[in-house]
Amino acid sequence: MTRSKDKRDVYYRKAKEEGYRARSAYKLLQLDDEFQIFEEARVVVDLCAAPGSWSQVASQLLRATGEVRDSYVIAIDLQEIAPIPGVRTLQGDITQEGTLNHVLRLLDGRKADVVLSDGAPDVTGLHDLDEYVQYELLRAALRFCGAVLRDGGTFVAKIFRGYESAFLYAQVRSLFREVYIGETSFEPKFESRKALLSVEVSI
Ligand SMILES: C[S@@+](CC[C@H](N)C(=O)[O-])C[C@H]1O[C@@H](n2cnc3c(N)ncnc32)[C@H](O)[C@@H]1O
Repeated sequence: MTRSKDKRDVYYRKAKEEGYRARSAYKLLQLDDEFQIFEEARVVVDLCAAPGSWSQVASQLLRATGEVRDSYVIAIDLQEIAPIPGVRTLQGDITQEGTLNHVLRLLDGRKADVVLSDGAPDVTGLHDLDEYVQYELLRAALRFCGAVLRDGGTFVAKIFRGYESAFLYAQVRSLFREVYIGETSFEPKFESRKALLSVEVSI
């Protein structure tokens, strides 16, 4: 067994024991430890959220630090998401305008402090197609940021390293004041918002 498989198994077991729906919960917890993403946050929009471990983490951290009455997560996915306390779930395709409009209605004039996007396409094995879909998911997430993320808010996204990576970074960097990729930090850009990109190895 490889070391990385070993590590995945450890997090898989830990997630089961601690009641998280996926081991990716720990990725978000680690990012929050480093960047205090949810400090003073009230509203979180979690894109591509099923089965819901990022929403579980977000909801717990909002409840731990915020005014519970005012705090909530809106979680969207193509697949149905089983109920999570403090989370409003929505089944929809984030690339569709109607889904964004639905989220805007749920927000009812409020802005999100944090937008999370852990989208992953159903991998077909056709590399170019997979990368294209991945790219479309990030573009859709950026559209959400433009419409719902407050000034000064934070965007957290998973992206896969591939042909389009450099272009994706460039797009994100042109929209956010600070962009962190893995452990790398770039110079501030013209917007006041912050983006954290968690880069995964190839699709
Ligand atoms: C890695 S999983 C997300 C895991 C989640 N963050 C968690 O912690 O439980 C990727 C998700 O992206 C969703 N997805 C892919 N394309 C989508 C789209 N166009 N609209 C909404 N969700 C999408 C998939 O249905 C899948 O549930």
